[in-house]
Amino acid sequence: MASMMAISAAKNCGFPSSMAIPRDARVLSISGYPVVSTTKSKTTIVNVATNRREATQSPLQKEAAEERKLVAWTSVRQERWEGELVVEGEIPKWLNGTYLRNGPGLWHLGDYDFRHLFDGYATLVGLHFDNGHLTMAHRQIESDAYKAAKTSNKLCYREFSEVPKHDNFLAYIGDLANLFSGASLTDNANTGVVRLADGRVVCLTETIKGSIVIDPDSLDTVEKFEYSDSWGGLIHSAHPIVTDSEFITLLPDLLNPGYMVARMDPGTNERKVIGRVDCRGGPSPGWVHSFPVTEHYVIVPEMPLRYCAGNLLKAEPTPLYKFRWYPESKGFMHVMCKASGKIVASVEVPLFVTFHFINAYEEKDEEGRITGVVADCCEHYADTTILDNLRLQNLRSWSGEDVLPDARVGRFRIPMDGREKGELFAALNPDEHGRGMDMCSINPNFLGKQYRYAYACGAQRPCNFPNTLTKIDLVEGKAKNWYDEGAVPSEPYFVARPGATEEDDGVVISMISDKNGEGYALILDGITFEEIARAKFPYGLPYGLHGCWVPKS
Ligand SMILES: CC(=O)/C=C/C=C(C)/C=C/C1=C(C)CCCC1(C)C
Ligand SMILES: CC(/C=C/C=O)=C\C=C\C=O
Ligand SMILES: [Fe+2]
Repeated sequence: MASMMAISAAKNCGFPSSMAIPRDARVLSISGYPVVSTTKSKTTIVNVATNRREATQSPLQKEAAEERKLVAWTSVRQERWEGELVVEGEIPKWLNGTYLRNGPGLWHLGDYDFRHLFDGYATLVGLHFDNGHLTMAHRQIESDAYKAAKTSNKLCYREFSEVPKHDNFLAYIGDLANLFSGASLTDNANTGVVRLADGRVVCLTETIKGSIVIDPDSLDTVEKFEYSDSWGGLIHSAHPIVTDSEFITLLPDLLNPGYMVARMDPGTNERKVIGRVDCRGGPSPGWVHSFPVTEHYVIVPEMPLRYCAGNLLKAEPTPLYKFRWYPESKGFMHVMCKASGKIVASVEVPLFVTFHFINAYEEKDEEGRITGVVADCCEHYADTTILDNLRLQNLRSWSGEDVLPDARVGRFRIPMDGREKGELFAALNPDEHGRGMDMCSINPNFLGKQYRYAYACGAQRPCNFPNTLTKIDLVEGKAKNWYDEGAVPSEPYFVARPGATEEDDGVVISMISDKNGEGYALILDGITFEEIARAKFPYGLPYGLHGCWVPKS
């Protein structure tokens, strides 16, 4: 199994929420409740499934779910929509461009409900800012996995937790072969979206084949992003580092446990290897959803939550999905020089669980010599429970109990003086952000540099999911929280004001699913963290994960 996964090491607001169904609407077979979509070019009805989960709910849970109209965890009701939004407040005139947000927004096929948040078919949302005006559009990404599901009304590719069902043993064997070749893996690019330095916009997930170029203006799916090199491999970090000068990606090597770090120059599709680091623990590499960089180094985390061949082969999801917790294998942080590919430090660190690194930077002594690296992440106290919390049933059936596991700004301090161990501690009192914390962004101009502010989702408890927007001040050790009771905000995304000299001079954009089943775009001032504008969507949208900013050209 490892060999098949191995990389070759050598080798509209104001829109009525009851929009009428146009006469020429087209029914799709993918889904159960009738919904409609109208754009200049196309109109679609989608039937969305009845929810099997109801059968497993207690009367109390059912009541709570019925009372709650939140649509964050409900499939997007239309395939696409676009229109201008009515803005309350004032959008700064300097904010010109498009905020794109990607995420898994369609979680069922016919009457079959997907189980995990990460399984959903990708829904792309665009907020086009133009001189104080705001237009919103959303549409599904036309991945092969999504198109095949629409055509056949069944799951055809392996998603995060879902595996296609087999009619017979032969079909099962065939699917295993397809797993080895990567053919059965999904290309459902539902995790993030990045703008490359050459202007191309790519939606991503953890499978390499799930890299899809989209048009940021129309949100059309353009083509697959095909790498022209011969590195192969099936999986990579969902969060490459993308700046105006670099694209750095991390490929776990499951055959020969380790990670390959590669760079791709703007205008090319060719990854060139920077270096490789061998794992120090475990039978397999740790899950690398994201990784940080400093000015000179790439930091490779080796998390004790590791890819697991056995779980990959299972038809039914395991408690940790394709992963396994190996506390005895320990956790490590490796520091690779960007220029030489050499490992300049590799230290054991306390056990940790993280999806998202926030930032990293180099620490220097009085003579300017680099003495170590600081790497910050949203850390879940080495507790893998968060993965289970993100099951749709858990998200949908919240009974009011405080079930969100604690998380903190986990700060790694990695010495570069030969010491063998690194530290991990909370960079600020977790009570500042309600002990919940994930989905972070920073001022991109501070990537890899010493920084002061991070923006993330925190918690106002009780809750089952991060429900605040939080501005974190790592110097003062303080956080400021935005909260709308019963609402779920998506990742706060910072856009710097052109010409700004202060780190927090800009705006923070988020999309909110509120308790009435509605939704809106929210713009907060980066410095005061007060609301400066909001714009209601025609209907609430499902939760989304990560976004990017495409400046107006
Ligand atoms: C949405 C998100 O954050 C993560 C999505 C991760 C996915 C789709 C992972 C898929 C995988 C497979 C389909 C098989 C191989 C392992 C793994 C990369 C977890
Ligand atoms: C939404 C999430 C974690 C929330 C925990 O508090 C993680 C998303 C991971 C993928 O992008
Ligand atoms: Fe992520």
